[in-house]
Amino acid sequence: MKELLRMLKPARHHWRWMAGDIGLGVAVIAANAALMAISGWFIASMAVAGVAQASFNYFFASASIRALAILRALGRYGERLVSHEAAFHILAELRVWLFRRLIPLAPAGLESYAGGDLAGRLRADVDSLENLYLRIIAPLATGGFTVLLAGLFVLVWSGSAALVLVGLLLLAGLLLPLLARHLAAQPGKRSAELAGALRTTVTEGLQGAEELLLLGATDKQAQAVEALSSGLVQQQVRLGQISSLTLAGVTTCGALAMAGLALVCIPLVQSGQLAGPNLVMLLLFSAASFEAVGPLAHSLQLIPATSEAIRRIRELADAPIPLPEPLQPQLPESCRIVLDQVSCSYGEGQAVLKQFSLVINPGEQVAVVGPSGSGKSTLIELLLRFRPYQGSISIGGCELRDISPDQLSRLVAAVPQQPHLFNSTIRENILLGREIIDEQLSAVLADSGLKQWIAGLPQGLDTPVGETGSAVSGGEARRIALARALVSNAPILLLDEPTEGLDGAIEQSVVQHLKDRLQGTTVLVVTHRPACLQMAERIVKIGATKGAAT
Ligand SMILES: Nc1ncnc2c1ncn2[C@@H]1O[C@H](COP(=O)(O)OP(=O)(O)OP(=O)(O)O)[C@@H](O)[C@H]1O
Repeated sequence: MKELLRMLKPARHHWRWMAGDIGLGVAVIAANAALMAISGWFIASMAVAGVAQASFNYFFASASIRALAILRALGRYGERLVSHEAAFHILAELRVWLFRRLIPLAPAGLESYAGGDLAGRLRADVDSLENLYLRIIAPLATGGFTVLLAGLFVLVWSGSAALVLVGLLLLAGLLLPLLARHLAAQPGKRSAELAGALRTTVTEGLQGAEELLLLGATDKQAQAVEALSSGLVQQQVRLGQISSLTLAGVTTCGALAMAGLALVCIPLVQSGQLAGPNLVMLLLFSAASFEAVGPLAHSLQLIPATSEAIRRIRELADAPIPLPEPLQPQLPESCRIVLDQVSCSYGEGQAVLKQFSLVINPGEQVAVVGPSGSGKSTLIELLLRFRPYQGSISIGGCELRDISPDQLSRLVAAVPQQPHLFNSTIRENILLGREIIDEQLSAVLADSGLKQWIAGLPQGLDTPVGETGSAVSGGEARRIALARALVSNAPILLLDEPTEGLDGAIEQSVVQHLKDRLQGTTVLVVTHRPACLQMAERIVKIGATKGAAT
C-alpha cells in the first residue's frame, strides 16, 4: 500500500480533486442508505399508525425521501465526474513525470529495454495506473469512512446491532477481498507479465514485419502472439471467477447482516426498547450500507496487477542516470575540444575507446577515419554527453560532465549515422520548432543538397516523411538531418557519415557547400568516404592502434 501511495506523490497537488471525490462518494452512499432507512421507517410507521388508527405526519418523511433521491442521483453524477477528473489529472501528471525521468536516461540508460517494452511501460503501464486511484484508493477510502459512519449510526440504537453490522461489513469489505487478493495474486501478476510480453511481441512483430515476411517467419511470430494471448485470457478468466465468487460472498454478507440485526433487535422491540418502525429502518439501512464495501473486493484484486505495473514503471524511473545533470553547471568559454586519455566500454564488455586523446581547435575541421567498429560513432556519442566515460573530455575548458545538456545542445549540433525522423513533414523535421527566415532556410536546403529533390516534390517542404522516415530514402533522411543541424547554427558540428548513401555528384556538391559554409565552425566528421575528407583540414586515424590519434 505504501508503494501505491508513493506512486501518487508526483500528482499530490491534485489532492483537492481526490478529497472532493472521496467526500462525494461517502455522501452518495450515505444518501442511499438514509433513503432506504427512511423509506423503511416511513412504510412501517404508516402501517403501525393505520393499525392503531392514529394520525401520522408524513410530510417530513416524504419530503426527506424526495430530497435524498435527488441528492443520490445528482451526487452519483457529480462523483463520477469528479473521480474521472481526478484520475485523468493524476494520469496526465504521471505520464509527464515518467517522460521527464526517461529523457536523461536516453540513449545509454534505455538500451537494455526493447522498444515495445519501453512503449508499453510508458503507455499501458501508466494507463493501468488509472486503476490506482479510481478503483483502488478512492473505493478503499470511501469504504473505510462509510463503515465507520454506518457503525456509529447503528450504535445510536443498539451496541450489539452495530457490532454485528460492522463485523459483517469488515468480513465483506476486508476479509473476503483479502482472501480474493490472495487467490488473485498469482494470476494477477502473471496477467500483467503476459500483457507486457504480448505488447512487446506485437510491437516487434509489426516493426519487423518486412523481415518476418521475407524470412517466412510470420507463422512462428503469429504462434508466439497466440500463445501469449491465450495465456492472458486464461489468467483473466481465473481473475473473473475469483471476482464473481467474492461478489457473491459480499451479497451473502449483506443478507446475513439483515438476519443478524433482526435476531439482535427483535428482542429489543419485544421489550419496548426499540420501536418497530426503527427495526425496519435499521434492517434496510444495514442492507444499503453494503454498497460501500461491494467494490472493495475488486479493488484489492487489482492491487497485484497494479503493483506489477508500478514496479515496471519504478524500475525505469529509478534507474541510475548514466551522466547526471551537473549540480553547478559550467559555461564553456570557447569551442576548443580536448579529449585526454578517454576510455569507454559498453556494459561489462571490452573497451571500445582506450585512452584516446585528441585536440580540436576552435574553427578547425577534423575528420576521424578508421575501420568499422573502431569506435568512431562512439566518439561522437561521448561528445554529445550520451555515455559515461573515463578520462577527460572538455569543451572550452569545461569538463563535459559539468556542462548542462541544455547548454550543450546550444553549443553542439550533430548528424548521427541513423538519424531519427519524426512522423511529420520535411519542414517540421528540419526546423524542429525553430523559426528562421525563408532565405536562411533556402540556403540550408542548398547546402545540404536537398533543394533540387524538394523542388521536384508535389508538396515540397510539406511532404510527409512517414513513420521513422519510412517514406524517404536513407540518403534523403541523412540530408534532412544535416539541414536540421545546419539550421541550429551551433558553433560545433559533429557529423557521422554525412554523405553516406549519396551518389557521386550530389556528394561532391554537398561537400563543397559544407566546406564553404562551415568556415569558422568547429567540425568533427566521421567518414569512410574519400570525397568527404575534402572538407577536413586534418585527418585523425583511429583503430589499428586503437585509441591512438595520429
Ligand atoms: N549500444 C551498443 N551496445 C553495445 N555495443 C555497442 C553499442 N554500440 C556500438 N557497440 C560496439 O562498439 C564498437 C564500436 O562501435 P561504433 O559504432 O562506435 O564503431 P564505428 O567505428 O562507428 O563503426 P562503423 O564504421 O561501422 O560505423 C563496435 O564493436 C560495436 O559493436
